[in-house]
Amino acid sequence: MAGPRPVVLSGPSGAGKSTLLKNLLKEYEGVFGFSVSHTTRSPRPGEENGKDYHYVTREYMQASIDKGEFIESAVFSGNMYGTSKASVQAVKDKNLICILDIDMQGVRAVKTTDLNPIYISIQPPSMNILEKRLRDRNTESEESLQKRLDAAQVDMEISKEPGIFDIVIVNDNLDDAYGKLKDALIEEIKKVQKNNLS
Ligand SMILES: Nc1ncnc2c1ncn2[C@@H]1O[C@H](COP(=O)(O)OP(=O)(O)OP(=O)(O)O)[C@@H](O)[C@H]1O
Ligand SMILES: Nc1nc2c(ncn2[C@@H]2O[C@H](COP(=O)(O)O)[C@@H](O)[C@H]2O)c(=O)[nH]1
Repeated sequence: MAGPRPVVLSGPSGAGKSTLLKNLLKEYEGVFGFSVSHTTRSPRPGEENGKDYHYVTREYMQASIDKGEFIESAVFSGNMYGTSKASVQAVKDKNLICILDIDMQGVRAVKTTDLNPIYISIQPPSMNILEKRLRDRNTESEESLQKRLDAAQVDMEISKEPGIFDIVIVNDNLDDAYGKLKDALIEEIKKVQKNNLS
């Protein structure tokens, strides 16, 4: 069988992408695999190297990009992030649906490749709610928080442009948003489940 289509989850920092994708990975074990990005930011409490991100230095990351090892990379809130070819290939090799959690720069870059993912934007109900969620998460310095909110404003505008995303999900009530995400992916999920049984 041709491998399942990957899924790009994008949207403002704090919109709930990681929360939703963790739910998917838990409910559909053996169906989805996470493309572990590289980043130069420091790990947050509870994050694991190799699971949440590959935490690397700027020098290492730049050298890897220069060697052509990345599908896309971006600078977000002062740190480098990128999707390596190896991270996506590792998920594809297992015939799982590969999920990429990437920012808008990454979305634009992936659109120039032959990855052909389903593009999903996760949006917050409002800027005020987004700011509250980010503050309550307690992971950002004031400077980082402001950079993320500035980027969010741009992201929320771009997500309204037709043709960029296949579906835009507003993450107000978490269960409702998760239901919509599953609905959007059900065809691909069924294909992988069928393949797992055969
Ligand atoms: N529907 C929701 N209602 C209330 N809180 C939520 C909801 N969805 C997510 N959250 C909370 O909002 C915070 C931000 O969510 P999350 O970390 O999943 O965002 P994110 O989009 O992955 O952010 P980043 O891009 O910075 O990684 C978390 O503390 C999470 O528990
Ligand atoms: N272009 C890319 N963006 C990425 C990648 N991995 C994560 N991200 C995005 O960065 C921000 C911030 O993430 P955080 O974990 O520091 O809160 C968020 O919007 C992610 O979607 C990547 O490989 N490429």
